[in-house]
Amino acid sequence: MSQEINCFEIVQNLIDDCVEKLGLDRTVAEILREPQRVLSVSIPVQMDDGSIKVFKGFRSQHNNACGPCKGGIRFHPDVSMDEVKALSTWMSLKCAVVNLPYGGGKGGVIVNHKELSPNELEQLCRGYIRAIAPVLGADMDVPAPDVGTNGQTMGWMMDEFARYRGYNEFGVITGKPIIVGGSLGRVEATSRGCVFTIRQAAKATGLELKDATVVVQGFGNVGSIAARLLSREDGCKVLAVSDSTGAAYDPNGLDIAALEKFKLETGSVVGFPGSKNITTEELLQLECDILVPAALENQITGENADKINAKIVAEGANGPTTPEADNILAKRNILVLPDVLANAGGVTVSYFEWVQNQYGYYWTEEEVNERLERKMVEAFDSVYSLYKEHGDINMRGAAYMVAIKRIYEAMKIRGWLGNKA
Ligand SMILES: NC(=O)C1=CN([C@@H]2O[C@H](COP(=O)(O)OP(=O)(O)OC[C@H]3O[C@@H](n4cnc5c(N)ncnc54)[C@H](O)[C@@H]3O)[C@@H](O)[C@H]2O)C=CC1
Ligand SMILES: O=C(O)CCC(=O)C(=O)O
Repeated sequence: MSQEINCFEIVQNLIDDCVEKLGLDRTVAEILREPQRVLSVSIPVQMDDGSIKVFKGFRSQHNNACGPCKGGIRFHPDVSMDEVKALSTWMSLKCAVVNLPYGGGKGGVIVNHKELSPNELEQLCRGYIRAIAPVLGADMDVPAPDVGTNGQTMGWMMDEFARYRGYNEFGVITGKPIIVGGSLGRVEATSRGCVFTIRQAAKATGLELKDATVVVQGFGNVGSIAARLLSREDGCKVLAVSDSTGAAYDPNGLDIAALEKFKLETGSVVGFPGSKNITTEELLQLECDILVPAALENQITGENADKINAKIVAEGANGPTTPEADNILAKRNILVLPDVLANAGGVTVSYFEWVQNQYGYYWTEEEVNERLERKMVEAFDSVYSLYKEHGDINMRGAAYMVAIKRIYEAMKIRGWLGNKA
């Protein structure tokens, strides 16, 4: 995360503005500005050479007025306590936008997971879960994957929690492999949800998706599958994608299936046969219909927002656009589908996974995707209609209003606001 742009302060300021716009008592903002609990842990791991390395990790539980805290675990060298606090705040808002019975949580470990052996990575996952186990549980706080974590890491974490409890509690973690209680459709869910919001936005703005041009920043779980679905199911032309090593560009459209295979084999999108190498900054400035930032925070800023050449920006990532950039994009009539809406498909199918775990009965992929579509369309419509009705707010402002109103109502009915708010 950039030193100058602190995403926790950004989300705190947005909450202040929204609470004021909604005409709610300042107490509501005071509560939502800070997580309810933040745990800071140190995790000693025995490395393969016998030495002990101590990693630092966090778990932030932002607000549980609407239900158990929910949100992913990030393994990345730039993780910080403020980043995790911001990400957990976004989770509370996101769960409320899609109307899930959850609050927000998020965890992170400061680590470059690519430098660990499989054994070291497993020990780190297990050590992290042991450290935060006292505040986890299917009815308390339910982690899931985020940047640098995946089904395998969730499998180890779920297993470590089962050892801590003494029995299997599958609902404590989502994003698990199918054989140990995962849900069909979860791997694709964040991207599929993002595609559902893009389809709604395209309908609302009269954009034809067939042959629409797409640029994706971040060719990881969210970005690569969004590129795959948009090209395969909607007939879009994906012009360029990037990852942390560089970018690949083809004005005639990239073959996404072949690129996924290439990335799997080489670990990078750079050098994909037939593509041109461009810088990641050039990628963001390409002319296209839809730009999907699906990497990290603070990518579209006051520095480059006037060079963004897209009609729609669909935030697969959390926090990719700064407030300064948001204002510039709004003035240029670029429609931003905010993170708390556009990437809410992941947590929605995590919710479905948790429901299936509680039930002990599992749905088909079609059932999962149909339910996901209903949720995403409903959420898009409620945010878009508020955005249109107000006229003086952007889609992010509208999404925050939908979310904060719901969390406020839960806090009020629970008596957290006394009788004045
Ligand atoms: N995995 C999930 O279910 C969800 C993820 N998200 C968000 O989506 C974003 C991506 O997450 P995942 O795909 O899960 O992570 P991932 O670890 O699978 O992929 C991240 C990708 O971004 C690339 N990247 C990193 N820095 C970059 C840069 N400066 N320029 C271009 N590419 C860069 C990496 O090389 C990698 O390909 C994050 O903001 C995450 O919080 C949001 C909702 C759910
Ligand atoms: O699936 C989940 O529970 C949370 C996914 C997540 O971390 C996110 O939406 O940012």
